[in-house]
Amino acid sequence: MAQYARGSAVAVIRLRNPPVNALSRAVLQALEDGLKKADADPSVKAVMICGENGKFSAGADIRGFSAPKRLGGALGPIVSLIESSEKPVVAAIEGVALGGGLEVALGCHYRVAHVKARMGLPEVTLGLLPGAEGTQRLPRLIGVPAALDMITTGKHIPATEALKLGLVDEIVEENTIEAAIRLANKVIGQPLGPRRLSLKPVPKVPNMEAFLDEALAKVKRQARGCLAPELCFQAVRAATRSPFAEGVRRERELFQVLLSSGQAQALQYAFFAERAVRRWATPGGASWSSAAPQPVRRAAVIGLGTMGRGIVTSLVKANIPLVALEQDLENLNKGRKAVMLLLEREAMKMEGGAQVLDFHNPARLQFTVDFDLLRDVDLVIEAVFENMALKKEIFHKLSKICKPGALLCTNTSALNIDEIASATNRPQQVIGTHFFSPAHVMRLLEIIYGRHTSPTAIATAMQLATALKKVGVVVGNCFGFVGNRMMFPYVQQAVFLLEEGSRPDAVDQVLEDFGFKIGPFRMSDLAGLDVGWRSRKDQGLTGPSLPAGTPARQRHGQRYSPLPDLLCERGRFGQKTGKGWYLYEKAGGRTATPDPWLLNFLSQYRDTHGIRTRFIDQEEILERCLFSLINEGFAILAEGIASGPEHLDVIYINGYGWPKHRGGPMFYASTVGLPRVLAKLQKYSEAHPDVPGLQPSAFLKKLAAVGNPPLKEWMSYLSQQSSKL
Ligand SMILES: CCCCCCCCCCCCC[C@H](O)CC(=O)SCCNC(=O)CCNC(=O)[C@H](O)C(C)(C)COP(=O)(O)OP(=O)(O)OC[C@H]1O[C@@H](n2cnc3c(N)ncnc32)[C@H](O)[C@@H]1OP(=O)(O)O
Repeated sequence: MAQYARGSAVAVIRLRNPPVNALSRAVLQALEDGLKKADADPSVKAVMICGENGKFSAGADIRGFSAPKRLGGALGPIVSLIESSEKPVVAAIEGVALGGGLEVALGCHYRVAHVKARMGLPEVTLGLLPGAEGTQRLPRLIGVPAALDMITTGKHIPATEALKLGLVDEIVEENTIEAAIRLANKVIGQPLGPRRLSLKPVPKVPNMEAFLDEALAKVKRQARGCLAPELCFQAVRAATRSPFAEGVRRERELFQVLLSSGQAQALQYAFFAERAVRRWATPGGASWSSAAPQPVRRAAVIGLGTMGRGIVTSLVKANIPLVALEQDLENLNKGRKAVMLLLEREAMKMEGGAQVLDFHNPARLQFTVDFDLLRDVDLVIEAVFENMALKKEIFHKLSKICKPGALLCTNTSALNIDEIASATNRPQQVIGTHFFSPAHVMRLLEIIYGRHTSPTAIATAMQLATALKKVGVVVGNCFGFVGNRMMFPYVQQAVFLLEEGSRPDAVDQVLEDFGFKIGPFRMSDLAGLDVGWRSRKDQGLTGPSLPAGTPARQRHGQRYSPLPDLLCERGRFGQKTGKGWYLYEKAGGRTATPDPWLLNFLSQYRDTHGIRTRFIDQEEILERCLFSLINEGFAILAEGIASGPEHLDVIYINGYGWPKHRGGPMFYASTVGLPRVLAKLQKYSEAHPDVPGLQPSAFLKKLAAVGNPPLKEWMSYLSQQSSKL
């Protein structure tokens, strides 16, 4: 709703729809009623629009876009109504003015913002464009380059930047409402024509067409198959070519195209999924609603390899004082240097620079080789080498040294949390915090509870994720947890496809065309092939512990490809050694080119093993890789390792480069249709009966059999029918 009140000469309209004053039908109706009331009241000389609870508005009610009676075109005409008012209208922007909220403010004749307010048109991140005339007003106010940047990226800008761009007329540190009323009183009687953005020309840019061509090329490059950025661009370009009314018509057409695209649905699903996973629960009954986190006043990180350095950087950025520990001085100095470099780079990117991060202060960041300094920390994150014996040794030491309440986290990417916890005297305080590389950049934090992990420990790890500005996703304990467990069959299929006749670049291209940031082979080269090799050796799948006489392409009766092991045996670890699945310009190089040596090697390998090379089309590549990953997802859900498909999707979008406009693997499966996913898996598993990853999971079969229910209902079938699975 919106509340109308009349003070002296200034009427106040307050948008009210907690928690973020989203513009629902009711709010829009009340806003329109308020404007008409003010217009009709001769004692009202000006109007001020603000939002309840220190927030202007987060824009259109996103849930309304999928409601049976859509929000429709109601907002644009209301913005026009504001602008055409004969009485000056001032927006008082506190908190956020986003999307439709900012479009309302653009309809106002003046804008006053609190210094801490943020503004933006983030519709593009929801697969949409600003559909209430924002693509036409913003370029007229701040110019085409700045408007294009804001609209095609969806970024939020602080009030200080908004002032520089001319987006707001004034920023205040104290009471925004009072300042806006003061301004409203001051401008009563002044001509409004120059304040109506729809009447202004779009400021000229020298060589506009060349500028637009370049901007379009950049937008396309960054979109990776997502439609919205390009349509946002087209709407802004319309502002440069057509009068206001025509531009608005074009904006509406383009909005309609996006609204009915599957991509908008996927992105809006992803928005709510990210928020849904904050409300974590475990099968044992622990949940976000009852568990309270412990404060983390001081933390420690053990191990300053690639992961440890990123984690330290992340903690410093979150302003958490910490101790960084290495096993010896040589590694400590190497680690310290690398961390300092990362922090300096991060400081450059931040407003306020190094002073804000304060990483030169030993009270906030201390480097040591002395375990004793971990005595009084509240939380430790172990980030050493992926080796169970080493991790157990460290956790045993920690449980002796750390104070009783300290939370002990392990940054393992696959190992058993319970086994690590068994080395301590406090398994209830042991938890997995799986960061993704680079840890100071990637948003995902996979949080793994073990059999004994306490609800307080889970709540504390979730609170840590928020403090680090990451998305925490709580999952159960199994080999590879959720993300890597689903990744194994995907990568396995990619390698099998090579055995059968494909090439690394062909497989990568198909998955990159689908929208992945990088395909599986480029990804393996980046991560380092030696990581998986070590793990396979530990599992006895390859290396000296492999029993003599084991068939080269079989393990435990299942198909196995020794190709990655063979590459490692030849020192091909990926980017770090300059060669892996691809060739690089040098060790540590980043430009992957297909390697004739590898193609020859593959062909010899096929000859050795009597494999008939066949042409594999794009459809088979895509389906075998994606459907095997999705199939594992269904198995994970059936085992209760994750409490819903949203968890898997949030993990894949934020940790594995899954294209967000496809909503995550489980959402994607729901759009393909579960019966189709099932039929394809059945077809491929018949062709490859020795590959368990292709055998459809019982849960997928169940859901397909009950008529392909919507994703929201999947878990209810599990609880009703689990005994029959
Ligand atoms: C019939 C067809 C006709 C076609 C004709 C064409 C013309 C159509 C004209 C249409 C008009 C278009 C108008 C406009 O251009 C479109 C929009 O405005 S889209 C919305 C744009 N806004 C956003 O993207 C902002 C989204 N929100 C955020 O970024 C953040 O929530 C926040 C505001 C920065 C706050 O962050 P936090 O403090 O961290 O809080 P949360 O994120 O947890 O949010 C709290 C709570 O609020 C819910 N929520 C947030 N924003 C919205 C919203 N816009 N609508 C609905 N709900 C919202 C959020 O989900 C949380 O709730 P929970 O999920 O936890 O229950």
